[in-house]
Amino acid sequence: MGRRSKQKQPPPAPLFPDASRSAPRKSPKVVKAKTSGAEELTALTAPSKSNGKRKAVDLDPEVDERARGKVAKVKSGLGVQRGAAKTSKGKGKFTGKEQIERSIAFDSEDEAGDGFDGLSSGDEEEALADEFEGLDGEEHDGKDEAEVEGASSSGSGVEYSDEDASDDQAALGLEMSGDEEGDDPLVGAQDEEDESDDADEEEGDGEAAPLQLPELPPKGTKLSERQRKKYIAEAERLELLLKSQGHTLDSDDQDGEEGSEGDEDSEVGDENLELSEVTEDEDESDGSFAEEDDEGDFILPTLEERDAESAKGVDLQVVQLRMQEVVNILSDFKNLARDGRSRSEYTEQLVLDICAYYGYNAFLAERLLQLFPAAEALEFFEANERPRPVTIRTNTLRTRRRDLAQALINRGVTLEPLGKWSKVGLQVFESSVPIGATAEYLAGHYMLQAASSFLPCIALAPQPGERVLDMASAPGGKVTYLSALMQNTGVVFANDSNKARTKSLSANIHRMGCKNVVVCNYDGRAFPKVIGGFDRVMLDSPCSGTGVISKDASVKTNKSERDLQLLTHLQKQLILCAIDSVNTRSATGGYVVYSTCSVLVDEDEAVVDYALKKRPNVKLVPTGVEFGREGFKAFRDKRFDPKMNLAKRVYPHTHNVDGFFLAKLKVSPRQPSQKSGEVRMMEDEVSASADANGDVSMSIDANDAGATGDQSLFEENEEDSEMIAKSQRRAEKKRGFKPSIGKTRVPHGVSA
Ligand SMILES: C[S@@+](CC[C@H](N)C(=O)[O-])C[C@H]1O[C@@H](n2cnc3c(N)ncnc32)[C@H](O)[C@@H]1O
Repeated sequence: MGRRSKQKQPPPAPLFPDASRSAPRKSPKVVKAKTSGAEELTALTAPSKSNGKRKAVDLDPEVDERARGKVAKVKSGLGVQRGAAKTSKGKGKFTGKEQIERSIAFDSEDEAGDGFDGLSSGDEEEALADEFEGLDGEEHDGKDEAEVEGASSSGSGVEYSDEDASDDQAALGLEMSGDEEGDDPLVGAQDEEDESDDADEEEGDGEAAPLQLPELPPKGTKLSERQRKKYIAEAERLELLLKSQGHTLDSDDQDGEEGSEGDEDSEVGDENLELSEVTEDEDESDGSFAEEDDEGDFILPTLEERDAESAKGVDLQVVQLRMQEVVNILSDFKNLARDGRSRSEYTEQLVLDICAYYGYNAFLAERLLQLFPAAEALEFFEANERPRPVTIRTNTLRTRRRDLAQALINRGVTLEPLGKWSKVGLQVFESSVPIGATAEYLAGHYMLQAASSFLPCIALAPQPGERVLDMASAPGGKVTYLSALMQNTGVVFANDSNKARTKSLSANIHRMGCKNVVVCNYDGRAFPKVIGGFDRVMLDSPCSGTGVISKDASVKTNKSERDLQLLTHLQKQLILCAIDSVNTRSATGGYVVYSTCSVLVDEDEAVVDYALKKRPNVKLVPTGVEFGREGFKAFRDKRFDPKMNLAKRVYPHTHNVDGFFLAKLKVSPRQPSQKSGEVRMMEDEVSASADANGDVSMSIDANDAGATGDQSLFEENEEDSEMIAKSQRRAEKKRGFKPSIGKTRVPHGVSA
């Protein structure tokens, strides 16, 4: 793990609007969060400058101190980026009156919910005690926010779990209209901030502003060829911008307004840059490995230099500088790269530096880097160094958001609604009480739950009275939300293969007053054999957790390529089982939501695409979540389903939420012609997975599967049976079992 990752964990920044960008930034040094389009209206947002007195709640007092040190350090360096991470600098609290007014103002439209049921009834007390036991020291292999728990009586912990909301999707206010942004105190606040920034830039109220080069060095400063090109490129960009807005250029600023490139080069250079004689100065190599040649151009370290650097010990400031140089070059490779150097050489150096600076293993650093333009990737890595804001979900089975907000405000909590997109979410900025141990928490009035974790439940949109399966549900953040959305009607099967984790799952279900939930402990791949025919299925899949690195830094180093392969294999099996557990003739549903708290394409689009190919009766449909980025339709050499854009991705650096992926699938009845190839696939999948994962003894008898009417994906013909039997034997043999003939071994966790 790199030094940086060991160093500090700064305080959570407020939720921030998406800094969506259509193109990579020219430079990572100046990054300003901009919002655009629908995302601007709906993204999670930060407090305005005007009320920037809040500080996102941090339950660890040490964190604050460390954070200040870090901010100072970053400021003193070149500041890799700060756009998406801008935090309110001021501190302080609202007065009680202000807080109350705010809480009342934001929530008058809140969904009906079931009202306040009072504190937990006597028979829930035991469950509450169990729950706390379960929450302490909870393992979180899935790395979902719902799993990162720490609620304790000391109050220093925050449990991240899932969310609920009541009512249907419409009641959740998912349809955002363009004029809504002003209504939301958070959205509006951020927009104001951005607008004022824009206004600064465009000052002059329509009058032609003189062409100004940004941040020019003092006259006489020596500029390298690369720097000169950069300034010229920037000047050209500004010129084009001004012209496109109908401005004419001042002749003082530039002779020959439409001059050739060459002209501009020299004119801008003469006028503003005053290239001076090269002088001997501190640019000279000091052995710091962020070297420049005698023209000041950055040069990549040689192998020997890298070795020497490793031997000497990494200087983080040097590494940071070098990352910025490389990112800069990669963002305008044609103009800025040195002759003879390839893009991959720069990328390779960047990967090494990311590993050294942030503490990732090379495999993961490279995979994550591939997701974004280089400058944006650094923003992502930076965002992973900061905690996400604390958010809670109102349990509408027990209370209303406005009442909850009021109660918490009375306890000294500073909070605000999460945003228009959720009627049950609250963002906690400051709290003088442990937010995971208030009376309201104990009484199940809310769940500590990361904002991203709301999304799959909103997407699944279960209806009252339906049969729903949550295939991997512990510790229950999402399943308790589903239960509330269904207003405690119908039935929700809350499954998890990890028996230990079902303890906290049950405890949360009791605490939240969910009476329509059945807890079960099967390997998800045992569905639909165990039970099928669901109106909707949620698969919040076990994953690598690359979206929640800020909560679990061990993810940076604990996943190898092989681990990822095994994981994606499991995910592919699970998604097929989820699909096959759906009642394709459901009158009200027929949906699967697949989600992960990983941002890796292999665990996200690739898994969904695989399922779509294997199940021709399934198609992608809109998630109903209006913000976030679209899923990748293509990624590197891979081409995915043309509708993959309907899937959603959110990132820490764009929305200040955990990285998350979700896709919604509609499962239709299969045509007879679609049945054949599936049997073989399914059988192979199940056997192979048992090999790959080792922890599950899984072998499904084709004759038993498909016990749920049209879920009969295991229907087979003679040829299939033969193949299945063979494969079963092969798998068992590999696992050291004596191959059984025609016998089904019961999966782990499945009661025979
Ligand atoms: C991302 S977490 C689920 C979080 C949960 N949905 C929530 O909101 O609280 C993934 C879960 O999958 C479970 N899991 C792992 N492998 C599984 C399998 N083969 N079948 C079912 N559950 C599995 C893990 O025990 C873990 O609890």
